[in-house]
Amino acid sequence: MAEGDSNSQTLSPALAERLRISEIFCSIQGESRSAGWPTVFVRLTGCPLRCTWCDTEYAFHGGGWRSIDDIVQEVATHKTHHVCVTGGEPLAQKRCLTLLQRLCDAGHEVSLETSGALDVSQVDPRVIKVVDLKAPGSGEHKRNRWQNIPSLAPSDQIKFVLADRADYDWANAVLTEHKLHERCEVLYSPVHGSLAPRELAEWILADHLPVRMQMQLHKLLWGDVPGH
Ligand SMILES: C[S@@+](CC[C@H](N)C(=O)[O-])C[C@H]1O[C@@H](n2cnc3c(N)ncnc32)[C@H](O)[C@@H]1O
Ligand SMILES: Nc1nc2[nH]cc(C(=O)O)c2c(=O)[nH]1
Ligand code: SF4
Ligand SMILES: [Mg+2]
Repeated sequence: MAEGDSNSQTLSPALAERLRISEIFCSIQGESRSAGWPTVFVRLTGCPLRCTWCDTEYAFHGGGWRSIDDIVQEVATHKTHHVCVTGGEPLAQKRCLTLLQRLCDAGHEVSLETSGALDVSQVDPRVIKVVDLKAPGSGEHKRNRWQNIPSLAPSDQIKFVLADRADYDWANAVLTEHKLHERCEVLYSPVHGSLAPRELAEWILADHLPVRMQMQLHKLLWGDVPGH
């Protein structure tokens, strides 16, 4: 039996606390309100979605099983205050909730990048949740879990990643219908290489939208390469 696939009742507590990890690396946070901070990224393997434009398909499979103790220790070696838990879809592994708690207990400012397709209500309230609402251009808009919206605090963020004008119009309709900007910060980001950032900026200004534009800073710095 592959390590980590077995029934957790038969494992010692340390082994039962394992997560499948694609990579742990230190970079400049490129997304969300925390953009610019030196940050350690913990990328969990696996995702039940298949966004057409996903830049992290390499995290759908592979990686290795790591204990939560081991992950927290490796994060500490990078000496950063900020930690970002991402994937793949981090919440697809239930023990992600424990990892988030443990990283907060260790004194880090922890953010979670999540697709918005899974329940976020059990995430430690100290964690900053960055929750995507998938637009039609992703091919995964039917997976949006609208019940997540009431779980979001003012310190969380909702993110729309937009491939074209049709996605932008869809996001505006959702923004208005759910009054999202009254709940937390709302981010509009272009799909890298698909929607010209300047075009999105001009639409936001023309429409006087109460949203925050963002671009993936790490791709400006390093291009579209893993490990950054
Ligand atoms: C790779 S995902 C991992 C976390 C989670 N599965 C999710 O979708 O939020 C992290 C962030 O990268 C964004 N992203 C992925 N591919 C992108 C692309 N080609 N252009 C812009 N943002 C992208 C996602 O929308 C998400 O906000
Ligand atoms: N530098 C950098 N910042 C990021 N912020 C969110 C990322 C992600 O893949 O979730 C990411 C990433 O992959 N790299
Ligand atoms: S949910 Fe996130 S990791 Fe999964 S396919 Fe979409 S962008 Fe990629
Ligand atoms: Mg990324």
